Amino acid sequence: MMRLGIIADDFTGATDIAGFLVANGLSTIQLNGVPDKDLQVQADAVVISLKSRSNPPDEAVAMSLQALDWLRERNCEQFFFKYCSTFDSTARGNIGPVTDALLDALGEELTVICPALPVNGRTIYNGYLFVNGVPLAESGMRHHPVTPMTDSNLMRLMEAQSRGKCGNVRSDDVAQGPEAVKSALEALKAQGMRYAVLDVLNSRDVATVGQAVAGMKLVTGGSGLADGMAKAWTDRLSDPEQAAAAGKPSGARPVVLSGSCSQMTNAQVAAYKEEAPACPVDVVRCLTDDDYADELFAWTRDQQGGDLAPLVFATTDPDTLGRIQRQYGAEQASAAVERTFGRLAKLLAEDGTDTFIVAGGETSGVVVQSLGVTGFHIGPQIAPGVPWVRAVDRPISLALKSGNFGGPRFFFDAQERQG
Ligand SMILES: Nc1ncnc2c1ncn2[C@@H]1O[C@H](COP(=O)(O)OP(=O)(O)OP(=O)(O)O)[C@@H](O)[C@H]1O
Ligand SMILES: O=C(O)[C@@H](O)C(=O)CO
Repeated sequence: MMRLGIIADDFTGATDIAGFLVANGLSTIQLNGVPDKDLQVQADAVVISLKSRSNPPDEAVAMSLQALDWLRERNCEQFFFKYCSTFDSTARGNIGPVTDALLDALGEELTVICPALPVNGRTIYNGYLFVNGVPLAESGMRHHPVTPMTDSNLMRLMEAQSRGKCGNVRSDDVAQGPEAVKSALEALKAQGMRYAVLDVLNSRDVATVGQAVAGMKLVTGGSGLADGMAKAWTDRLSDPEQAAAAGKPSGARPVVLSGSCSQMTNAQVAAYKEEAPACPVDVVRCLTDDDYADELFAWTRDQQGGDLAPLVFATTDPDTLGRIQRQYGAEQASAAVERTFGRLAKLLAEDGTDTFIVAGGETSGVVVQSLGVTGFHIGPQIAPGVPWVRAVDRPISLALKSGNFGGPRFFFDAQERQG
C-alpha cells in the first residue's frame, strides 16, 4: 500500500513537495502527467505532476480526476492536492473546482486548505496568507503574469472559486497541538464548512498540522503541510540520503532557462547575468518568428563549455511585463514565450544538453513536456523546495525552480551542487 498519492497542479510544485518528502526519508517518485494504467511503481509516495494551474477549470478537473483514479488503484492511504504556496488561482479556479471534484470523488465532506511554507516565508494568520511578512496581495504576486493575487484572505479566495463554505482553524488552536486542531476541524464540519484554512506561523505549527491531518483522506495545500505529515511518519522512514540517491545530478552540459517574472527570479537573473553569458528573450519575436528558437539554440550552444552555464531569460520587471501584456495580450504573450522555451529545450536536448536549470512553474512544465520525460527520481535539495531531479528514462538532470524560491545566487548554487 502506498502512503501518499499527490496531485500537483504544476511541475515545480511537484518537485517542491517531492523534495520535502525525500528530505524526510520517504522514497518518492514523480510522474509527469497521468501515467499509463499498467505502470508499476514502488515508493512510499507518488507525485503526479500536471500542468493544470492555469487551464480552463473543466480541463483541470478532468486531469485531476484522472490522476486520482490512477492513485486510487494503487491503494493510497491519503491523497494530497498540491497547489502553490501563494495560492495561485483566479476567481474561476482552479484550486476550488479541483478540490470540490476530489472531495466528491472520495465521498469526503471536509478538507484542509494549507498553502503555508514557513521555511520560504509563507505563513497563515487568521486565514490571511503572508509572503515574507507581507500580505499576499501586497507581495510581488499582485503582478503575476497569469494569476495575479489581489486578495490575501484564503477563506474569501476559496469561497469565490468553490461550492462550499470555508472556515479557519486559528493559530491559538494550532499552538495547543494536534488534538486541538482536530477538535476545531470537527467543530467546523458540524457547522457545515467544507474547507478549513489552517493557520501556520512556524515549523512547530507545521509539525502540529502534519499530525492533525493524519486521519484525513484528502488534504490540500503546499509542501509545508507535506513536510509536517512526513515528519509525523518518521517511525517508518528510510535514511534521507538513501532516499535521494537515485536523483543525484549526473550531467555535464548545463543550461539555465528562466521564464518566471517573480521578484526573486528577477534578482537571480540580475545576479547571474553579471558573471555568466546571458541572452534576453524578445517577446515580439516569440510571437511572430517561427525560427526564433533556432536562433536562441545556436547562441546557447556557442556559449556552452565555459565555467558557468549560459542563461536564456524572458524574466522581466513588472512595468515592462505590463506593457507587453497590454500590447499583445497576457495569454498570447505567455503562450508564445512558453512555446519558444519548449522548442529551445527540445533542440538543446537533441544536441546533448543534459542538465536543465529552469525557473518558473509553467516554464518548467513546458520544458519537461517538450523533453518528453515521463518521470523523475528526486535528489538532494539545492534550496528548500528545489531538489535536483533525474529523468527515469534518460540521463537528464533538472532543477525546476518555483518562481519565488531560492536565494539571489540560486543559479550559481545549483551548479555548485551538481558535482
Ligand atoms: N517577458 C515576458 N512577457 C510576457 N510573458 C512572459 C514573459 N516572461 C515570461 N512570461 C510568461 O510568464 C509566465 C510565468 O509563469 P511561470 O509559472 O513560468 O513563472 P512563475 O509563475 O514565476 O513560477 P511559479 O509558478 O513556479 O511560481 C509564463 O507563462 C511565461 O511564459
Ligand atoms: O508552493 C510553491 O510555492 C511552489 O511549489 C509552486 O507551486 C510554484 O509553482
